[in-house]
Amino acid sequence: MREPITSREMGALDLNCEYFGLSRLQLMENAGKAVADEILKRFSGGKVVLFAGSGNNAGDGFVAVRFLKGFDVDVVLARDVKSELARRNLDILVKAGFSVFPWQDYDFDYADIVIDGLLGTGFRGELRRPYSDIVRAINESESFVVSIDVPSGMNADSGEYREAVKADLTVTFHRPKPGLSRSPEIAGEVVVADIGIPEEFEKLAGPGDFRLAYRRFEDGHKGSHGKVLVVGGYPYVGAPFLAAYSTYKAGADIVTLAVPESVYPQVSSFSPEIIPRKLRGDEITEKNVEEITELARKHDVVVFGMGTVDKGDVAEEISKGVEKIVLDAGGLTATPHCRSILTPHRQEFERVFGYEASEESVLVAANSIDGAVLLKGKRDIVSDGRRVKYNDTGNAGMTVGGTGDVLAGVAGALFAICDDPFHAACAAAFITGLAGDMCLEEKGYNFTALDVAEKIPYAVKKVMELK
Ligand SMILES: NC(=O)C1=CN([C@@H]2O[C@H](COP(=O)(O)OP(=O)(O)OC[C@H]3O[C@@H](n4cnc5c(N)ncnc54)[C@H](O)[C@@H]3O)[C@@H](O)[C@H]2O)[C@H](O)CC1
Ligand SMILES: [K+]
Repeated sequence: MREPITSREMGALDLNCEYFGLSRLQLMENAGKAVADEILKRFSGGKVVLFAGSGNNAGDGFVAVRFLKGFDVDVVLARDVKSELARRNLDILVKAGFSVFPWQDYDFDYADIVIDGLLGTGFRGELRRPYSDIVRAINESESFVVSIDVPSGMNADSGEYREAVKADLTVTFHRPKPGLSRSPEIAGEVVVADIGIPEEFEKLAGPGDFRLAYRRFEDGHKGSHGKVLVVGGYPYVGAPFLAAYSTYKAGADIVTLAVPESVYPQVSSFSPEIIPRKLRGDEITEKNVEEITELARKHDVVVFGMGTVDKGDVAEEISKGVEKIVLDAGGLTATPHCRSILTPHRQEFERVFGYEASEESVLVAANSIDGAVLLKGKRDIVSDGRRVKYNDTGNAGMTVGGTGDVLAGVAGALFAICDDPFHAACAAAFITGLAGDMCLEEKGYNFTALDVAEKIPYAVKKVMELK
């Protein structure tokens, strides 16, 4: 059976499909048809009762019964249908003269087949009435029970349930949900239906990947959206500033920029939002490790290396004393001792890892660290040694100097609030490229790295508003 996929990752894939042109309505149509096909393989007619909830799980059910020609179908609604796609498919049934009943008016006495379209991956918490009454009625019936995606009442990921539909057959979509193999006693026979999502779409970073990593708390207190320490700055000062500035634009609450005292005067005047910190000495050396590690204690993640050359040894020492680190430029030669994201471009990758950059070699390289490698390029390649994703946002205008610093800063901001380096790296690649595409649209090819950083909030807003 195919590799399982969690509800959150399936939701991200759904959003990506929509973004890549394959609508949720098409997916719902394919899902519903797949359920009907499995029923038609087993039955040529009879009494069918569809119990429908309020979301897209119900929507799949409304599609399914449309394909059960010659069956005697009753549609029973547990609650008002909230999902717009499901509502659209219910309206089709009503127009086509299907019998639709609210649960409280329905006298359920017999069905050859029950279709369980109550709850799918949107189930949270406990079953509330009338769902618990309906689940009990289904389980007490002698019907053949077909659950859509997951048996209602079961947590799709953990498989946990208090009370749940006991299905004879579960038709799930694209990939099995992890919970199904954990509670086989209620899943019954599991069929994984293809609903037309191209394999390639699973390997393409999209807005869903950004939303796996990014979140905003309404009642957030200062710092809950990430505290990032950016360290770099000799001999090039602009690079660490750009990284720090981008960290801030990508949503971090607290951004501290630590640079050697030799370049501190320029940095401390750059921008009021960024807290400047002076490191002893003209350039960063092992002597600074202790003060950097000390500073890092007050932050969620360190972004190290921008504007430095060959500081892998220092980065390595720092990584022994921190939780999470993003390594770029002079930090890339380090073997990190903590969870990390490395952001090399092709030449840096080949110098640091010693082999030709490709999907396989990025995967191998990522296997050697506890984290993710983000190989920047026309098509970025991200891997954590197990998973691989490409990112196609961005354009030729992004070869301008400094966009790598912007990406490192954005990766830091996301890694500060998302513990999965792979998700954080995919999100950073996607949103930074999208910001670059917005710059291209507005300014043509002559935009700068600072323009890209300025566009990050707009790209985030665009992605967070996608439905
Ligand atoms: N790519 C895919 O996997 C596809 C999945 N499809 C189907 O969509 C559902 C998920 O739909 P969603 O609208 O997110 O949620 P549900 O339908 O599972 O839940 C509906 C609704 O129920 C409410 N709710 C949550 N918890 C409870 C509770 N404890 N008691 C009562 N009500 C509850 C909440 O408001 C939810 O929004 C997936 O399973 C698939 O069947 C697509 O249709 C096809 C592609
Ligand atoms: K279900």
